[in-house]
Amino acid sequence: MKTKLFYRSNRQHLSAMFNEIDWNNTPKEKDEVTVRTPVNIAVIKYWGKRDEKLNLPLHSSLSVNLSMDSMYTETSARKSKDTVFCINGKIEVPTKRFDRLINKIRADHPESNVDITTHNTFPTAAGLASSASGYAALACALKLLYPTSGNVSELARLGSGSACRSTAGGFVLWEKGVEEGGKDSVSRQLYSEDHWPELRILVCVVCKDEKAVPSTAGMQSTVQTSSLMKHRVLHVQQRIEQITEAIRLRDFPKFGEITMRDSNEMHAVCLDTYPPIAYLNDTSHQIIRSVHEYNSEKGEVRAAYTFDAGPNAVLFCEEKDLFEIRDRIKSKFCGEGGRVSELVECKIGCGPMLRASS
Ligand SMILES: Nc1ncnc2c1ncn2[C@@H]1O[C@H](COP(=O)(O)OP(=O)(O)OP(=O)(O)O)[C@@H](O)[C@H]1O
Ligand SMILES: C[C@@](O)(CCOP(=O)(O)OP(=O)(O)O)CC(=O)O
Repeated sequence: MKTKLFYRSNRQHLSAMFNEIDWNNTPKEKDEVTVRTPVNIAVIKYWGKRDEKLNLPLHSSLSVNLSMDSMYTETSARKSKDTVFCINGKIEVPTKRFDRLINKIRADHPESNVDITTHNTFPTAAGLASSASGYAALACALKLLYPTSGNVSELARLGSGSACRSTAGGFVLWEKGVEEGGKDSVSRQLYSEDHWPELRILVCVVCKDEKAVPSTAGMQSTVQTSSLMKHRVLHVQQRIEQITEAIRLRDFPKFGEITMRDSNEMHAVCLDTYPPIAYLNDTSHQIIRSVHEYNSEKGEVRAAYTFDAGPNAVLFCEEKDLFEIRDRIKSKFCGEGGRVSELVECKIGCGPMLRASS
């Protein structure tokens, strides 16, 4: 079992080579760029769309970025005669989602073509938010090569809804918006990555396989068939307000409880879908039990879990409890025949970065 441990802040780590992109100070048009974008993990999940072409959600969601010490997407793009897309070392036919982004750029720059090379430093399409960091990187790169009006998060959202949350740093809110065209369905930073320096994230990789039901298809089926989803839509906004306050106060027990409740609800809604969608496996359920056992021993919430559309657990805690929690996960789930193959430890991370030489 590989255990990756990083303690340096990603800003210090990357500052020699990369600078955070300041979209307020419109960057100059470039011919070639390399960007790095973070993975974001939702603590209030996005699950369900009101518009499938524009990826407009039924409700708002809230996420944190992981520091880019070990998990991130790196995308290099340059203006070229033809459009070429190379992902994780393989040239691929651009997907419909990719076309949505490039077509949006071509509305302002009709002749634009790009040669793109991208890779993720972690498993792709395995419920670890590769589409989020991947499309955020693509949107940033395209916008730097071909400046357009509009928000970068709007462009990223066309690729994958959750990608819009990887275009800002720290704690990020994606507001659902009400406009038909989605102009107001954009993300914004609530608090920077420096707001809660003690917060730690432990990604427990349970399975690196591509998931059987992609998020897009899963949420489509949920919206069509789940009655529990109707209930979820009614109270998510209140939960967002409560967790925003918990983040403002750096109140871990409250933050952790809301995070776990929201993950549980999203997966309950998936099971209420017909036919049901089960993203969690036995190991996921054992990790859930282990976190609740730990919290009841401590008499308060000191660890929290959340799961995207897959069995991989993402745990939150504060620095003071990290060693104990990590040791517990290691002794129960890692080692010979262990069910957690990798542990990746992160802090809260900043937003997209641009290679200094670009
Ligand atoms: N670096 C990248 N650049 C462009 N597109 C990417 C990149 N990485 C992943 N993608 C796209 O995202 C798809 C995977 O999205 P999917 O939602 O199925 O998985 P995930 O994002 O890993 O999981 P989840 O959203 O549940 O956390 C890939 O098949 C690919 O089309
Ligand atoms: C479970 C989730 O990770 C679902 C993410 O869904 P996607 O953003 O991948 O879906 P599309 O918009 O169809 O591309 C929860 C979340 O990140 O909020």
